[in-house]
This record gives sequence, C-alpha cells and structure tokens, in this order.
Amino acid sequence: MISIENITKQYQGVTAVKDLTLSIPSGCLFGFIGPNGAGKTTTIRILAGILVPDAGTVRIAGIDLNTRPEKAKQKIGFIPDRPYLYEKLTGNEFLKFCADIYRVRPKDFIAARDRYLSLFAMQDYADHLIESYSHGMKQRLVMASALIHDPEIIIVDEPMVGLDPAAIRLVKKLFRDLADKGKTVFMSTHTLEIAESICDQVAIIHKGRILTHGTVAELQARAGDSHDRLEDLFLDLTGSGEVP
Ligand SMILES: Nc1ncnc2c1ncn2[C@@H]1O[C@H](COP(=O)(O)OP(=O)(O)OP(=O)(O)O)[C@@H](O)[C@H]1O
Repeated sequence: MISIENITKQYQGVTAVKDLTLSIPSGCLFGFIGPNGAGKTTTIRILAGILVPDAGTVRIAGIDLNTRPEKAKQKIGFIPDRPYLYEKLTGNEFLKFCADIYRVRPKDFIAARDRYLSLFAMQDYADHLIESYSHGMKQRLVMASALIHDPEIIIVDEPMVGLDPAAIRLVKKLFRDLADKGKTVFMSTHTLEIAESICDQVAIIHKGRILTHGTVAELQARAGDSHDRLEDLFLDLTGSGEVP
C-alpha cells in the first residue's frame, strides 16, 4: 500500500506538485496520467525517495519514507523513465550488483535472475556488456533489476516508451500479474489505452493537482455520456483537446 498525504514540491518558485493526496491499496495497478509538465515524474521521484517533498508525508507499506527511508526503500522497486546503467558491466553483473544492494540471499538471487532473464528473453545476452544492448534490452534489464528483490511496491515512470509491441504486451501482463499477486504498482503513462486496459484505478494530474481519481468506469460515469473513452475525459479535463 502507498499512502500519500498532502505532498507539495516547488522548484525555484515553480509549483510542480500541490497538496497531493492519494491512497493506493495492495493489489492495485494504479495508472497516473497527465499532460507534459503535469507533475508525474516529480511525484514518482518523491515516492521512490529520490526527491524530498517540501511538505507532506509518504508511507510505503505503512513505513514513513522520510523518517525511515532505508526500511521503506527496501520495499520499493523503482523503474525510472531515464535509467542509469553501468555500461561496462554485463547484464548478469548488473543484476547481481542490484541484488547485493538489497541484500538478496544468493539462492533467491539465482532464482529471481533466472526467472526474469527467461521472462524477458535475455538469457543469451546476460553475459554481454550492457553497452552492446539495444534500448529495449536495456529497458528490460532495468525492469528485471527493479524486481530482483521481490519488492512489495513497484513504482514505474513511463515503462512502455521505446518498447516494441511484443515487449509492451509482456510488460502489461507482468504488471497485471504483479498486482494480482497483491503487489502495489504505481505507473505513470502517457498511453491512455494502456491505463484503460490494465489499470484498476486511474488518477489524472494537471498543473500539480489531482483532477479526478477512481476506476476507469467510475471516471467515465462521473463525466457523463459523451466520455465513453478515457481519452475524451482526459482531453476534456486537462483542456488538451482544445483547438486554438
Ligand atoms: N529539476 C527541475 N527544476 C525546475 N523545474 C522543474 C524540474 N523538474 C521539473 N520541473 C518543472 O516541474 C513541473 C512538473 O514537471 P514533471 O517532470 O514532474 O512533469 P511530468 O508530468 O513528468 O511531465 P512529462 O510528461 O513531460 O515528463 C514542470 O513545470 C517542470 O518544468
């Protein structure tokens, strides 16, 4: 479970996130959507413990991220939009490095590594240097590394960017399966069709504030007959569909 209470973040006078409150239960695949500059990455970086909010509290599985950051981060698997990889390591070495940070036991590491290398069809490349990987392979390695310690909470920023259709299908199924196993998945996305097809709950953020939050069906019902697709509702609420 993720509990966000009244978080606010400013950058040099620009308010990126304003008094944001959300509660995401265990077993929920949560879609966080909003136009460019809405505050999605800022929120995600706060949830991952990379940015400290100016005000407000984040609890990860009941643990205060501010007062007990190490304990809270142990429960998080973070997949950033622009990951940093050590290109001179092999895929295997990078996974081991990440597992060691989280103090994963050797037996558990081998089982998780083999599971994710197989799931992401990377066995043949595991001993190659990361610098030789394609963009999609790097993305898949980052996902494997974020899941290697079997986190309770998965925080993902724009996971589908740059993936081919087969990989997108795989990742959609992976996140759905993780939520079905009781994990909490917090995912930002620009792809409304993905939010619509796999998310249990969706929130739309605009100018740092939550405009609406609920299941896709609830949002559509609230918005009335003309909004039979999430895209219509999104464009209407954020004003992005207006033709100047
Ligand atoms: N490091 C920073 N310094 C100054 N302003 C920033 C910084 N990071 C973000 N901002 C500003 O904060 C606001 C929210 O940005 P953020 O990156 O959180 O939005 P986003 O919803 O993730 O956008 P996108 O979909 O374009 O990635 C924007 O106005 C952005 O210009």
